[in-house]
Amino acid sequence: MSLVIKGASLLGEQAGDLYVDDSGLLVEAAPSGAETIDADGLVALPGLVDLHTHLREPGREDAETILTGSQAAALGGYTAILAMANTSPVTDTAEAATRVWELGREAGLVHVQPVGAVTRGLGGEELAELGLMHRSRAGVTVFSDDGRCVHDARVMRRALEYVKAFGGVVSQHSQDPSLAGSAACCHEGELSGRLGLPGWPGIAEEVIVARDVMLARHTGSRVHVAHVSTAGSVEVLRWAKAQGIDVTAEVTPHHLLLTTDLLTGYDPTYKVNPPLRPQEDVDALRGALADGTIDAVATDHAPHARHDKEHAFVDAAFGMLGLETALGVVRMAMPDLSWTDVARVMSLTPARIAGLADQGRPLAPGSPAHVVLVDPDAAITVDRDASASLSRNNPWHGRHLTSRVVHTVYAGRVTVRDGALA
Ligand SMILES: NC(=O)N[C@@H](CC(=O)O)C(=O)O
Ligand SMILES: [Zn+2]
Ligand SMILES: [Zn+2]
Repeated sequence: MSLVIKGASLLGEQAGDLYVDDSGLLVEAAPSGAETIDADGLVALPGLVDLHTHLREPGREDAETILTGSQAAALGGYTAILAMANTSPVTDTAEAATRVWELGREAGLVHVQPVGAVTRGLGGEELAELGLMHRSRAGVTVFSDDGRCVHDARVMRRALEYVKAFGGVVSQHSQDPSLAGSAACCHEGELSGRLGLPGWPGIAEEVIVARDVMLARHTGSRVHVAHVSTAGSVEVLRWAKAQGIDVTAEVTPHHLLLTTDLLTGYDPTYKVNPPLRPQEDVDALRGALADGTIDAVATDHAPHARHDKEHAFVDAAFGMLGLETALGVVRMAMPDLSWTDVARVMSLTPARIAGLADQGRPLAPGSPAHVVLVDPDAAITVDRDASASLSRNNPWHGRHLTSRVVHTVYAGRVTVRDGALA
């Protein structure tokens, strides 16, 4: 099926047509017999790439499957997502990684790239089958124990040395467990004291970020900092990048917009790891994303079933949905970002970090046709029940956003048409 995408404004600049041939590539001239998509007034961006998605398959298919997560991703304008390894069983073998990759292909809505665990069973002690996962059909290049921190410095050092051999990267969930243990459930500060909730101080993140950039320097390997949440981590990253250390970092949409004050109602929808922080941190994160200290936006889409989330705040699961709202939230948090910047932080750079050569490519002849078409001005009221996700832990429910995803094209196939799954 070939396509003519008519009159879209490319990266918010001049309007033009995009032509897609039946092999799924962008081409110079209109193919004959093509379907026409009227994109007048819409902004065309390269398909979005999410470095950090939790699908719950295998193990918790009641919360999300690879198919429903792929649907949510397509509706959010994504054409590739990295599926975190903290499933049950954990993605810590070549077989497990290949299975996720295959199920993603079967769903066929976005590229699903498995993230491999750093340690066996996320246990933090023995390295997982890093090399075998890399050499499998899934071609894993990003490794993470996300949900848990690789807290043992010796294990982290060995993981960095190991992945260096094939150009892999370790994505770290930075949380020193001796400073923020399993009871810690919200930002440690004046408010956590008042609410009587055990706090998770920013320093628990910052000491790991600082340690890991030094380990990256020492090993000459590459580290990626997942969901950066504090001004102190930004300072460390800025320093490390100035030294030429091979470090990249991501921030979530929710850490760019929501603050810890939301916790006064004890609503577990706002319970997330790392926790929502005060406004000073949010301001530092926005500045860092704008100036390139933080490289990418990643959703940390973390679906949870009702019976895991609807509990007293201290007992509820950590995490919130993000795939379907990410673009609108980023636009709201950072209205001064140009569309070129949005494409950089949500598509080009994440694709480069993950080593996905086919994704995050310029909208030019020869590139695979991964395209999202956005109505920049359309107003949306988020409804948690109008979601492809199987879960409902949506912190944006009832909020007004703009930048509606109208159409998504994955490898030349329309996956979303007029805001609905095609
Ligand atoms: N972000 C979260 O609050 N939860 C994530 C784990 C994680 O990203 O640390 C999850 O798997 O639910
Ligand atoms: Zn995490
Ligand atoms: Zn996560």
